[in-house]
Amino acid sequence: RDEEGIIEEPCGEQEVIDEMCRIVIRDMDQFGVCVVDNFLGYKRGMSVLQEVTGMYTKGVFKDGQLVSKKVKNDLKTIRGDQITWIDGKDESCKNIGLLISQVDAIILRANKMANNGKIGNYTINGRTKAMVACYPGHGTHYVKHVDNPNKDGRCITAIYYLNRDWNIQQNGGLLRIFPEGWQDKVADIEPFFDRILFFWSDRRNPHEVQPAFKTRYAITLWYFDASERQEACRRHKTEMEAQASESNNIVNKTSSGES
Ligand SMILES: Cn1c(O)c(C(=O)NCC(=O)O)c(=O)c2ccccc21
Ligand SMILES: [Mn+2]
Repeated sequence: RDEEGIIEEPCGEQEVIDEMCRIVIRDMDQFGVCVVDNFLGYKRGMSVLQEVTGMYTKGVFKDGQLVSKKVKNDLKTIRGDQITWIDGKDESCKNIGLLISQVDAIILRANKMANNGKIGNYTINGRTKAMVACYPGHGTHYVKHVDNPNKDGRCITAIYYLNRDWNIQQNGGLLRIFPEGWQDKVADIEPFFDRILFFWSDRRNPHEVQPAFKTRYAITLWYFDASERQEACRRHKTEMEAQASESNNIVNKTSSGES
């Protein structure tokens, strides 16, 4: 709809993608955060949700991280978020695969459309697998954190939410981002069905998942910046070599009986 509310001629797939890319580029440059609703549409969104709930009932998810919680005066450990990693290639997750390729299309197109072919001055050349996360409810949450605090190469976090009829007041599970430079303002994102969220993965966007009281599903992809990733891998390799030679020295010392 344009200003007069006149429904414009429905446009093709490519125009929709281009329009979405312009929004992502504009919001990421302006806010470092971007929310797009109705990303896949109801039908395809539901097929992704069905695959995820199918995996969950099959017990594919690893036991969530241990979160200790003070209940009365004894320490109760509950299982927090549960995750599993999907590459979306096998038949059982073909709809998750479709979601992944749709997000790839937006990110890579936005990468090209942005000024001098870089979104946020990054050159995106890869991504992680998809992390499918489930918060089982009963107060499970995720503490405030930065996804990539130490330049591991991840530059954009993309989170696709799958939670139908989600009511923040009753169900909690709000994602609160504390964008750097926004002073004391925060970005509160409800994890609504078929909503996708993009934000810079580094220290610009500390965020937390507030306690959820209903099962809460999300699928996260992290996109790599070519040079930061390359540098991180080089650093990791050097660290591994240093450790290896260190342990060799220890082994040689002990085997040759040196103190
Ligand atoms: C389960 N889960 C997460 O939910 C978030 C996260 O920031 N989620 C934001 C959200 O779901 O809105 C994470 O960043 C995260 C990082 C490593 C392992 C698990 C993780
Ligand atoms: Mn996070």
